[in-house]
Amino acid sequence: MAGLTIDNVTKKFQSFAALKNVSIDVREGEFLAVLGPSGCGKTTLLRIIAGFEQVSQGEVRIGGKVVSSSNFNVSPEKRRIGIVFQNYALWPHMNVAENIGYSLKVAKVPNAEREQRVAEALKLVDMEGYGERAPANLSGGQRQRVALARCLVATPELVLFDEPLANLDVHLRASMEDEFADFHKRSGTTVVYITHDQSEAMALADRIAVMDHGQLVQLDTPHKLYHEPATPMVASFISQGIVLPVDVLAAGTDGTCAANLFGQPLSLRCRPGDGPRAGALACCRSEAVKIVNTDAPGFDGTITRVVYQGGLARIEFRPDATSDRIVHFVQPDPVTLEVGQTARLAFEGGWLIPAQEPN
Ligand SMILES: Nc1ncnc2c1ncn2[C@@H]1O[C@H](COP(=O)(O)OP(=O)(O)OP(=O)(O)O)[C@@H](O)[C@H]1O
Repeated sequence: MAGLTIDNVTKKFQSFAALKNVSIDVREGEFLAVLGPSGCGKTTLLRIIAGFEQVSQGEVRIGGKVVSSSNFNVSPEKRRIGIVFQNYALWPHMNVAENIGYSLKVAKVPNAEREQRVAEALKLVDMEGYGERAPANLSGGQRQRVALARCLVATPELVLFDEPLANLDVHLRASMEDEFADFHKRSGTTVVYITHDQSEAMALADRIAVMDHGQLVQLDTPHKLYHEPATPMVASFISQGIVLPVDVLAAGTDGTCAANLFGQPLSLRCRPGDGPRAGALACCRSEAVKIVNTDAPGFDGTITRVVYQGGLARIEFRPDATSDRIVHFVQPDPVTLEVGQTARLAFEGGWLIPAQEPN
């Protein structure tokens, strides 16, 4: 097991920079998720860590040793990295134990040691007793676990997961999330987990690196990303935060500031030192929305959409003060709100998104 350092890495394909000055330190034994929308550079980063691509600038270090720089690249097979792909191709003509032990056989590891290591890997993924089974007689989740065992048998220093749950149905995804979390607890392996699914990243990772357009936009714990997004992109990407314009009137000394949101006076949490400014942005959460009487502080608008989701409805509301922002919240059963109805809403709090530094 080893830590991983991505040090100021840029990757260019001709003149196009797929990664721009990305720096991430993954601690030994840490579970790090790399999260971002399609095209943000996740796969490029994974391919660089694995050794399939070389960096254009910067350095990648595994366990303190340089494995990639602009003039040096350790090949994938020499990196002791395990990879679990989305398409967990197992060899159909080999049973589970043979699939897992294949790389050891190729490396001429003696039979007794091979059997022992295969048994240990099966135990690590909770599949003891399945060694004789053919892959065709396994469920999708079990096949994915065999693929994981096959990568673990080589005792990698680092395990990379490339969207491993993307092909599985919703129920299986949830149970595999638990499996991966258990596996990580049992093995203590350093994990880098690539995904575009934020709930998967939140459920599994110690920290999440959020990427956008080839740049690292925030690297934080799931809790911090949710409560203190650093940019409007992170705010709206993580749990569909509602990003709204605010004027910051005064900064307090207690990590809050007084703001005005569509005419509603509102106290926002903020970074220390974040000062008064017009045209700022706040991230508000749907849980903090309440419907208030028309004589209470708040802002007026119209309900534009009601989507019943069983036990509750997702309500979309357009404030009168804006034509391009939607506020969404949930009304539990009995759902009484209707499209076209006017209402006054108020937020109970929110987070002031820090002023963006120019690139
Ligand atoms: N070999 C290549 N040559 C040119 N451009 C590339 C190459 N590989 C990736 N890119 C570009 O780099 C950008 C990042 O691609 P990448 O595959 O890393 O994104 P991603 O976040 O993994 O996306 P997805 O979630 O859709 O897989 C994209 O604009 C892509 O077109």
